[in-house]
Amino acid sequence: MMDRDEVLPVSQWCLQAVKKEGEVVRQRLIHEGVLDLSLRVRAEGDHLLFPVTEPISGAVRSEFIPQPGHPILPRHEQIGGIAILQERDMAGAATLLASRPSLHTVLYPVSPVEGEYRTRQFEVLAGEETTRTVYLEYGLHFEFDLSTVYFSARLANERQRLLSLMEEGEAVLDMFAGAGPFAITLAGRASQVVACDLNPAAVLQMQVNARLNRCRNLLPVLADAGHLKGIFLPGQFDRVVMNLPLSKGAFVADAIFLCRPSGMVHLYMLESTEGEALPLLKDLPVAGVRERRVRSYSPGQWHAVYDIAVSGSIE
Ligand SMILES: C[S@@+](CC[C@H](N)C(=O)[O-])C[C@H]1O[C@@H](n2cnc3c(N)ncnc32)[C@H](O)[C@@H]1O
Repeated sequence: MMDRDEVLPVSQWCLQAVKKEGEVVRQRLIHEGVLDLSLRVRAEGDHLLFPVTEPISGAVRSEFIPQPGHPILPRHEQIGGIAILQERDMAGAATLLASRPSLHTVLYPVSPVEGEYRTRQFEVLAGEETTRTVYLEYGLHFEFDLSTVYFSARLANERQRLLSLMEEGEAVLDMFAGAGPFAITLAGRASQVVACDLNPAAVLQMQVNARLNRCRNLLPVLADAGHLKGIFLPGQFDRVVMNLPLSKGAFVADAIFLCRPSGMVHLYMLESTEGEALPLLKDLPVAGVRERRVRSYSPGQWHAVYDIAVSGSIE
């Protein structure tokens, strides 16, 4: 249980603004209902950092001190109207709910992320008895039932990074698409996105999310990614996204088979040593690999992404 007298910095999304535009930005964030009033705005050089409750356009993560006089809130991750606590803190959950008008529910995970579908089970600590919420990310709306599909808001910047690498009109394959956050983000610049998942609830939510965002170039596919080679043509895609970190790179040869020469595969891995994926690529047609850490996962373990430039085809 947290010591309530201890003032710890809190990790939160934030928007940077040059100081002379600070008041205009603050008013806009209040008007949009996303300014996190529980945390203190921070100055950094010529900029102000405004803590916000959702990864709105341009948001990055940073550390903030709670507002003096504001109740100290328990550590949590916010996804739309739901906060997920790291500890089973009933009093903290009630305080959090009372101090954040945008929240309707506070949850505590009673299982780890588990199983083929990578889902978690939750206990409702405060608020409405639901695990369903609508979440805003960089102007896109997503609906999730967090107990039936995987979702992590912490990959918001990663989705924007992939979008920034894309050329207009690419054909994209998301092999492990969940409820579609990567697929629908990348659809903004793609000609077509094929988005595969073997969890029927995820594919249904992906369809809802495609409609919510008027996304007409997304093809949801309920399938095991291992079958995609038999459905699509070799080299059919310009870019392939593989966000199933625990699979340890299984399916990477299939991804390269489906990606055109000089296309790009983005392989996400959970690892504890740099370069863990490199042996998998040894005999595959790869022109170059760039590895970067996306976020830490647990002490000594992190999520890494390998941007793999494909150099030829696999017969
Ligand atoms: C870590 S989640 C990522 C979901 C989504 N890309 C996101 O970022 O929110 C991995 C997803 O892969 C799906 N999955 C697991 N094994 C699969 C397989 N063999 N074929 C297709 N999908 C699979 C799970 O159901 C889950 O939705």
